[in-house]
Amino acid sequence: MTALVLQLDRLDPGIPGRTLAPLSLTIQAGECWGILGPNGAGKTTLLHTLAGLRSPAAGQIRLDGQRLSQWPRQALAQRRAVVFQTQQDSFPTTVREAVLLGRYPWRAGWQGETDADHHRVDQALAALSLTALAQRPLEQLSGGERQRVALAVADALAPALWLVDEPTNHLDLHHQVQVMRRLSHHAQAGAAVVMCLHDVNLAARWCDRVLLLGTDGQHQAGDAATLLTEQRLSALYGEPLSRAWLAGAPVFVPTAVAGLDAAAAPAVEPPNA
Ligand SMILES: Nc1ncnc2c1ncn2[C@@H]1O[C@H](COP(=O)(O)OP(=O)(O)OP(=O)(O)O)[C@@H](O)[C@H]1O
Repeated sequence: MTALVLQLDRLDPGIPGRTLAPLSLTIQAGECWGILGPNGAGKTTLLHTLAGLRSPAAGQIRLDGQRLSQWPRQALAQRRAVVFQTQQDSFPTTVREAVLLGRYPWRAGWQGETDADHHRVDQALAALSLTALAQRPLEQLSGGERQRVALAVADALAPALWLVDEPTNHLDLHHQVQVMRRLSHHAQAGAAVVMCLHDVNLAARWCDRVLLLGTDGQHQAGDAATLLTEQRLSALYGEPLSRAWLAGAPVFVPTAVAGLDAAAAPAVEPPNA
């Protein structure tokens, strides 16, 4: 697999109701990007534009030097995976059959599945703790299980570029860590991972690059350790945040939740006081 480069050149994805300041950046193999911003900032719109699912309002996107719109469909389907924020089941199938569909872009003509396809599916199921659920009908799964299946479909594809909208949607804490570890593993193995995240602490722990998107159309992109500060994130979300350090990593908590804005917080007795 050749190293991937996704170039955004003065891009305006066309977020309804606003114009994004021209966005130019390069996403490279091995990088793990988090797109952060308030509800409605345009994270999903941008992600779908980077996937080639919609045309930008202005600017260009190049994948490995070629305009995204000029990529042959099958080659693009092999190179990048998109995991949507919500999952829709279009026909009844089992977990295993659904994950096997992730291999579909690699098949030539009417060729059936190969041993290599089944091996990748087994790996993807195991990586997302789905082996025991492999024969279960998709429609019987919980929200978190269904989310893990969507990630396993992409995992089975083995894409060079991951575009993931809220990977930890519906997931409990254990599975949030499992999924972030898996995505980070893929980045370390040479894929480029781009994900929309609401949890700034997951971004701080697992992403080496971030794109901060404001509702005013402004943005900042770059090194996560540099950009993830109390001041920037408080301004981005319009909510004062406080930063603590745990084992050398920053942890952000709304100041109100941390109880540090005593003047603004209502007087509430702690339980069992
Ligand atoms: N089909 C649509 N028609 C009109 N407006 C839309 C459509 N889809 C999205 N929007 C609007 O575009 C803006 C950006 O939406 P988008 O889903 O990209 O934001 P987001 O940052 O991903 O939000 P969230 O954090 O809530 O998922 C929002 O104001 C939204 O209301």
